[in-house]
Amino acid sequence: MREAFVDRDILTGDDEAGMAALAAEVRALTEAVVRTGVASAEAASVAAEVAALTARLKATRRVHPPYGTVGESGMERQIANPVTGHLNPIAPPVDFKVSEEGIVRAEFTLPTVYEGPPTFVHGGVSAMIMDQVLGMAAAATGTAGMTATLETRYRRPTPLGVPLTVEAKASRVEGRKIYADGTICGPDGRVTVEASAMFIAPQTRPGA
Ligand SMILES: CCCCCCCCCCCC(=O)SCCNC(=O)CCNC(=O)[C@H](O)C(C)(C)COP(=O)(O)OP(=O)(O)OC[C@H]1O[C@@H](n2cnc3c(N)ncnc32)[C@H](O)[C@@H]1OP(=O)(O)O
Repeated sequence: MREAFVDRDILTGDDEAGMAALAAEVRALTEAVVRTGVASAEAASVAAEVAALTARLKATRRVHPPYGTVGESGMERQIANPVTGHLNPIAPPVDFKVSEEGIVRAEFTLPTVYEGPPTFVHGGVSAMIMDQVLGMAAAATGTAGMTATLETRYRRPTPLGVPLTVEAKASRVEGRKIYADGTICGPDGRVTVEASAMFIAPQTRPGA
């Protein structure tokens, strides 16, 4: 387990940009798959081409997804993270900024691939984005942790295909516990999702 945290290839420059471009194309492919109206014979033909592409990528495999170079936080960036990772086709991706006051914020738009109720964002996707933003708000206190609790309150349906805003801030730190609160707002500024989470920092090991 510990191995997985440290044993990472680091991508830089053109290598990272090339992989991000690949992920962007696969993201576009995923959206095209859920919306295509092609006939089944054409779908089967495309599936065969995609299988051939998958085989090309699997020709060389890393043990774990790579990280990016050290960012503003001084930590290696998780470029394959499912929320923020530009290398991960399932990530929207959401580009968060952290203010000096520790407010983590992003504007983003979710396409159809994240649909839950018709024309609205799946609640689990909203929860995943909240987990990430709240975790980053906790980390902005100087202590990152694992999510221990995550409460989401769905106030209104969150629309797909329009600009959304997500924001979070840590409210307090009690020993190893860091508490944070946040919201997702629609384009009209009204809150669609509220969330609160508690993160627990890893226990400091003697001699670590
Ligand atoms: C820019 C860089 C960005 C970096 C920012 C990155 C952001 C990433 C955000 C995504 C984060 C995730 O999704 S993390 C993945 C989802 N989360 C997980 O898988 C966590 C799984 N759970 C665990 O690994 C563990 O249970 C922990 C680490 C949460 C806690 O284990 P532990 O460290 O052994 O805790 P332990 O000593 O027993 O307890 C310490 C205190 O916490 C309490 N406690 C322990 N667990 C819980 C709990 N689930 N809910 C409530 N309270 C709890 C105990 O009662 C105790 O209270 P007292 O007696 O002291 O009062």
